[in-house]
Amino acid sequence: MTETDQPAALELRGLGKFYSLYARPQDRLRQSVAGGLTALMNRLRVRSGRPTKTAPTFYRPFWALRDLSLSVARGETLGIVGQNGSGKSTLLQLVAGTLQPSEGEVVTRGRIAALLELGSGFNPEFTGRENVFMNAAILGLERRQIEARFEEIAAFADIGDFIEQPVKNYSSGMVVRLAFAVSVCVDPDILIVDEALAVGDAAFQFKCLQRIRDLSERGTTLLFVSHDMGMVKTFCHRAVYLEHGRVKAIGDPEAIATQYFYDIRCQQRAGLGSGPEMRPLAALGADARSTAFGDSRAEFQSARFRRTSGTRELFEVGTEIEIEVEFTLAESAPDRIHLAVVIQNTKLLELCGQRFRLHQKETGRTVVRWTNQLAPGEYFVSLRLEERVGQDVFVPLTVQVAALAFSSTWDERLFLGITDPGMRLVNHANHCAISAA
Ligand SMILES: Nc1ncnc2c1ncn2[C@@H]1O[C@H](COP(=O)(O)OP(=O)(O)OP(=O)(O)O)[C@@H](O)[C@H]1O
Repeated sequence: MTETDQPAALELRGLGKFYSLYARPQDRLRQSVAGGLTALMNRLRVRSGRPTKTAPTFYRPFWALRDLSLSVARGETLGIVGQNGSGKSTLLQLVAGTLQPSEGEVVTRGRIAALLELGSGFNPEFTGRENVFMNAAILGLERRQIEARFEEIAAFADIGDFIEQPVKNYSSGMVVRLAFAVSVCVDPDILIVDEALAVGDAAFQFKCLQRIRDLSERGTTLLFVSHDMGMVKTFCHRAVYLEHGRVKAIGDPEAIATQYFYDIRCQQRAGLGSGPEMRPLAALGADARSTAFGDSRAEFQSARFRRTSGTRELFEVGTEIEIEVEFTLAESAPDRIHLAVVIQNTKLLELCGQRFRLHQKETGRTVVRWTNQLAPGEYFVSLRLEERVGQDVFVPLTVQVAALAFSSTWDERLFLGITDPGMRLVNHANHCAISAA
């Protein structure tokens, strides 16, 4: 889906947004005076052949977003995640064109509609109908096209006769409904969706999500900001994780959501006074979905299936799987370390797994064995080294997502669902006799 011959719908090249932060209001004035004077002096210096000087600065430079290079395919849904202040809205505004970049460029192909600050483009004195025509024209539709779509837009907004009233008489919910309807009914090529989706009543939200899903299926490229990892995993093909204005990770939404979740857990812990930050590491797996991250105290060195020493294998249902895992632990690593072995499906959804308490003698290399009872299909094995900090609380030190991959095969499948529960008939003859009696 992402790799097509078509040019990308969106390309970001070395994108950055810079702000000058002034400690006091008067510093802004001092800066503009100093800048003007220096420019004037420099002109005189150039004329007299002397070297130019830079103006003194009275501000603290701050990059809200920096070094962002990314290309998004037609029809792709890209999730943008990150903690407060990480640069998500800045990125959306740069793509929407409501902010100008300080460096780099944004290249978009097609019509862009943004669900940002919904309704801010409306003129309160105009009626809903007039605003629909004005906004749709701004989005690039001709009058004939707007006339053809007006009924659809009005029906989607579902605000009844208010469509003929000035927008200043609308409730805030009505404004959002109408703005949303315009944005999604003009068939945008790129749709930018902020958490604005959490607007309106439940029925309207459902309708919006349905519409966004339809647009995505029809080839609209979606940029989707959310703090809700469930939404990101459900909706997005890929996710970018921003931190302090820079890309921290980019890849499979499930892996990014896991990393984001772990970072938050680590920060919560750091708030209690310990735990270094997680950082991306080299992924061991051969699959494109493999990602790895961890802190400096533990790292996986290798992971392989013992039978072939490979990272990808085929096992019949009922046969033994044995994996060998090597890792290093720093002096500073905590004592209560567990190895978690997790089996995931191709969407990286966790199906089953187990934690093992590692004792000192097992550090460095360990072998885990189990019987394959999974239905025929493709699976991944992900690995984590975790510190146990409470009865049910485990904090990851290092994670290898999709380090190993295997196919489960069996031509005579009798069990149902994803795993063989090992059900057996007991006293078969007696049961028949009882029920027959
Ligand atoms: N006009 C501005 N002047 C100075 N700093 C700004 C300005 N606008 C945004 N910033 C800063 O840029 C950084 C990124 O802001 P942005 O709104 O993009 O973050 P965000 O990831 O969308 O956050 P949130 O999840 O809270 O919405 C923040 O530190 C913010 O304070």
